[in-house]
Amino acid sequence: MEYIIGVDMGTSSAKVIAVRQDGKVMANSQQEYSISQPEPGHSEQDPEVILMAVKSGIRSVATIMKDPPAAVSFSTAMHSILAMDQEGKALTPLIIWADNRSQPVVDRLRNSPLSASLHQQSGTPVHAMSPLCKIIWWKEQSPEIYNNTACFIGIKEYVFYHFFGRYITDHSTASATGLFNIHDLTWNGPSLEAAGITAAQLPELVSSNSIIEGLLESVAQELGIPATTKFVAGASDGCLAQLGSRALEKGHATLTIGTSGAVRMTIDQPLTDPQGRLFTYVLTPGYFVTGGAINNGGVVLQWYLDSFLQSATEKPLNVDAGLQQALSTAPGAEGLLCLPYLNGERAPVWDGHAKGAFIGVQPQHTTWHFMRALLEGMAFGLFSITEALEETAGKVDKIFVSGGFTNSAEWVQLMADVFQRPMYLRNESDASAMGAVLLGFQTLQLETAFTIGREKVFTPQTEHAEVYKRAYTVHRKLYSALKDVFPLF
Ligand SMILES: O=C(O)[C@H](O)[C@@H](O)[C@H](O)[C@H](O)CO
Repeated sequence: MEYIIGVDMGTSSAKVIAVRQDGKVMANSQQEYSISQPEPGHSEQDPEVILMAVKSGIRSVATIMKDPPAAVSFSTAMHSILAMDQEGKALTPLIIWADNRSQPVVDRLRNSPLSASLHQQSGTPVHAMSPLCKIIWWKEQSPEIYNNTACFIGIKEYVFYHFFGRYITDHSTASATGLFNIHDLTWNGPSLEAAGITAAQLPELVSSNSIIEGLLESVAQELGIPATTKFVAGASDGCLAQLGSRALEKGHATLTIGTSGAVRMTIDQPLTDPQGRLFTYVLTPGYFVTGGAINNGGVVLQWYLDSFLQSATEKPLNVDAGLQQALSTAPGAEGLLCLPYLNGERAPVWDGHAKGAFIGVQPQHTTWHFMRALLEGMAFGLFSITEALEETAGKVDKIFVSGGFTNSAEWVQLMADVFQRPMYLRNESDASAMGAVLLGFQTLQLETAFTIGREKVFTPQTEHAEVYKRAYTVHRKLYSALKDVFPLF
């Protein structure tokens, strides 16, 4: 029986799985890496560290499997960018989606009529996450980098460059750069013009289901697989979570919380939100994914645990224990509300100036109420994205949850209660890596007999509906009330 290696280069770790045609996960590996924030608003990673993590993940999985894989297929975090010089050397660190340095560019673009047309053409909202805005920022702030760049690439293209000696990207990853036209599947003229670059400074485009061959012999040895191994170009993590959760049907949405978070739905046309609240990315030929992502997912929970709870308990706090304790406080956190916008926010507000805020603090509130308010604030953001999604792309019938937050049943239950809708959890280790594997099998036209494992349903507790409805209404008003204040900080 054949198997495929799925690689998911996430923001916090590289997850690698080996999955057989019968759907059985035979081996897996997870290698973590860090994000550095050398200055407020900057979020960077070392591409070399990620490359090493990917290589060692593939190697450890291939070693367990012994026989060579039918293919290796890739998922990647979106919107990362780095500048490469003529010699193929990186001129910059990897600037990731969470980086807000290009906010001045965004402020200017969003006030111009170009913003709406760029969003409509590229599917990517004009926001600091977008590589388009980051390139314009380099052009204005770091001409020595901008003028010496032979090619602008993201992390997946960096890894492929080291594997194949070529700059290649897939339509899905390209569609999250703000530089790609999701209607005619080419680099987008008006975006290139805005960035002052040509298509020759961007990677070669291939569809997500293309096979890439020509693995360099030296890399093949490092990975412990034959140089003749086929590679499937793959897609971005958000889009592949859709495939990995088997949520391709109309009305089936996915809700993920990992480092960031998102709600998305698959559509069969490149439909964009006229109000600019949602993204539209390419998945595979004929499939698009629309939705909205939050910056402040697991990363803010981690911040809270590290900053307030570890020192309080003087020993590393077990996340599950913390979650249980926080979620044993009353729904609505006894009137405490939180805008968890520590890292600026993407959907639904698309505001790089946004900051975190706790409002309604009263003497009865403990650290656990603050933690609960933070989790509820995150859920309200995702709920509001779902409302926008229903207005733009049609009714959401079923929501499948994925990502690290599904390790906590209490957290998923909170989501069901805030949404007052059932949440469906399919027994999947990593939806994006699994999506890469499924795409791999489809591309090689190898038959699969994947059964959808046990599906767990989290049913909303209707007795909490009223308190969340009231808190959500206030939450919406809070952002409107504070948005003019945030840029003053
Ligand atoms: O759909 C999604 O998940 C988002 O749109 C992405 O922007 C992710 O946040 C990013 O790829 C990091 O994983």
